Amino acid sequence: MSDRQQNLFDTQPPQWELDDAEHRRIARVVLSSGPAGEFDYFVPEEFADERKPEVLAQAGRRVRVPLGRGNRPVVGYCVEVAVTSTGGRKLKPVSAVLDTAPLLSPRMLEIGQWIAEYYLAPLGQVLEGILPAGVRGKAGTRETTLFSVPTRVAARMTRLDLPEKQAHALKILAASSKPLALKQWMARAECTSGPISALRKKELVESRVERIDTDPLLEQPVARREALELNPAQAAALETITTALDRREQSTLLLHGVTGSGKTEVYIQAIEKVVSFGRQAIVLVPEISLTPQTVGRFRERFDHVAVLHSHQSDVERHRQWKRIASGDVQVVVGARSAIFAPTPHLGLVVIDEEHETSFKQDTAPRYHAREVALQRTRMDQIPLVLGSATPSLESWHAAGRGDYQLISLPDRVSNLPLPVVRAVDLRDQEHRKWNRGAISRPLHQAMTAALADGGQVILLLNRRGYSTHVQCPACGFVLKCDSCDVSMVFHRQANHVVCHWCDRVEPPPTHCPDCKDANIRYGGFGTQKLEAEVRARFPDARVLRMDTDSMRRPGSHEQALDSFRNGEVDVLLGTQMIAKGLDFPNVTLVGVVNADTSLHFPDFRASERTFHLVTQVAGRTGRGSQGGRVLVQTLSPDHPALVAAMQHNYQAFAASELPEREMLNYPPFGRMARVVIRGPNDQVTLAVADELAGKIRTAGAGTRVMGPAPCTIAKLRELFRYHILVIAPDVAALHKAAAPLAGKLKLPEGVQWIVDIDPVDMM
Ligand SMILES: Nc1ncnc2c1ncn2[C@@H]1O[C@H](COP(=O)(O)OP(=O)(O)OP(=O)(O)O)[C@@H](O)[C@H]1O
Ligand SMILES: [Zn+2]
Repeated sequence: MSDRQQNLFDTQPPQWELDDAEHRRIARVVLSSGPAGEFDYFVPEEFADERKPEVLAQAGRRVRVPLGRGNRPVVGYCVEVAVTSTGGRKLKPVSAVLDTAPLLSPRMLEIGQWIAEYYLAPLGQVLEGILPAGVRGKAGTRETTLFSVPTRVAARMTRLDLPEKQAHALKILAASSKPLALKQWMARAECTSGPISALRKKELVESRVERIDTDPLLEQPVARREALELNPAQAAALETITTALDRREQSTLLLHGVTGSGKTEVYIQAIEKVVSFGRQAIVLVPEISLTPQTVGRFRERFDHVAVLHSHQSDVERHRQWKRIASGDVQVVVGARSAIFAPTPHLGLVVIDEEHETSFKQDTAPRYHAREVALQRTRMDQIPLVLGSATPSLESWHAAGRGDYQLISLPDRVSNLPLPVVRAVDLRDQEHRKWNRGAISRPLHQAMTAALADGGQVILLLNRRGYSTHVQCPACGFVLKCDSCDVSMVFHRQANHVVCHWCDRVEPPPTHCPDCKDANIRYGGFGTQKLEAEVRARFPDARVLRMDTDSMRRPGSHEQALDSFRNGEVDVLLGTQMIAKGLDFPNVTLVGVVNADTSLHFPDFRASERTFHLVTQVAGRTGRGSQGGRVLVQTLSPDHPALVAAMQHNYQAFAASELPEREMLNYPPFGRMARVVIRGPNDQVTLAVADELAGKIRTAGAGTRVMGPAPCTIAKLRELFRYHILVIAPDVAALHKAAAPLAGKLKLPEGVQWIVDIDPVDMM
């Protein structure tokens, strides 16, 4: 038993009391679904025998236990086992131990516990959420029975009177250095299963069940590459990180490096140091960046790299998980959930593009990988490196306060300049006269020039579909989804209108459903319409569109990026998935088709998102010797977030945005929780929301409670939605206000609520 488990039972009895009938071996269990809370069960002798590790009740393994009056069998995670007082309670026994070894290490249980407390989620649900399904289901393995000769039999083997075939089979098994599976044994002994069954009946052999891989993992060898020679800023950054590694205590380093400043090379050289100590590193990147290009950069430099992402099969994930747990892997590169990778001796965690919203999980448990990483590195006393050209204001503010150490890479590698960014003011009459399309005259001219010089062009438009709304000019009717309070979007290729929230699909209307006017208009620009416009304007250019509609097939994302890299595509256009992390030297022009789409979102982070997006997409150009330029089409060229993005001036952005946040005590100053209540009946849902808001107000003195108010998407999938925002000066106050949410709440039929701590999604 580990130290931790003993410590957790504060009633650990002195040795002489262990015989007392009141003292029992007790397993504390949390359920993976169903009622929250911890349940104690008594551990029968058969699951307490250290000599039978495959059925030992132990923290981190799953068990089957009887629940409730009907003793319904349910599955739960054992989180502690200790010999302790039953306190006079009558405990039910554990019915079965389901895992032959712990699925969760004591450290992972500790992290799970932290997540449960911080994000107000039941521990069982958290543990179920942090273990990949393939690991829980042991995908890609099967159970096999292994045979061996017990010592008591081996000692008297010569004296046994056995038929010849049985004697031979037994001799072969005794001579084997390892237990043998039935097939192996039969092959070596050159016998049928007959003699083996006879030996088993006579209890001359022992058997145990083990899991083996159905087919082993093969790693593709990759050509190795030498380390790059760091420029002085990179060398200084590396020096700071290695000093932090040598301190052997937790510290968080914020690596603020402009786009193309060579952050990845700094991470790699820091990890080389970690690996030289025999430790492992975890590198988190946004899912979308898990391209072969990114993964390849690590594979070229380390022998053993594991990749974890959500498109992997269960079998693949399980294999990677086991490889990591065995200590064979030096570097784990993965998306958000890779923060739970079971590295035995973690030495460093790196989060690249740390500002990305995809690091926050949008289903329960609603954790942010950055917060989890902070906890995990604290538990292990190791450094955490957060890298970005556009750090989140949370991280920037923490650095400003001195909680994080700031490292800067102010320039691009090889003295490449940052691209010149110019605004195209769409309010300008001249642009309006020029056309009704999405591409202004200056952007058209810049594209012509770039293509004529053999350069490549990236166009960003953060809206998919063809027309983003369908409206009747006669009566003003806007076509909305029947189930959701959002506009339907016209998709021309499929020739239907679709709800981007619930995927409802309908035929496109030919006249207004309300007033029957035949002039119904399809307005607003989506990526499909932009693609049509580009093809019409530049008939000779090879155009590729990248958005979630065109990238549905597995592997299509990589294929698209490959063809762009190989110069088979001249114009790459798409949603934000083209804005990030790509390193293509031949891109000489980036056009932001409409910078306003994200600027006026009803979300306190709208400016920050816009700043990130424009800065990041601008960073995709000028990465080669031909230089590069950026045009940003906007109706708000004077907006501080856009002005700062156009000047590549993160500090200016932070200086304009932080005071606004401070005034309202929004993050990063205050802490926020968002409670969403949804239900099939509008009035009932609102009444529940009102009641909850009242309870929260009572519980949290000193916190600001806003709402309930209808969510921006006031109806989604037939359910009405209200939200309550709680803003507190610190986490403790936030938790105090949210305390009513932790208890049992009696809710009317169909009404549900969720709580989101540090919310990112405000819709
Ligand atoms: N010291 C160096 N000398 C020469 N080239 C370098 C050096 N460091 C990095 N590079 C190259 O510079 C390019 C940009 O580096 P990298 O992609 O790491 O930048 P980044 O800071 O991560 O950019 P972004 O934030 O835009 O993703 C890469 O092609 C990389 O190989
Ligand atoms: Zn819908």
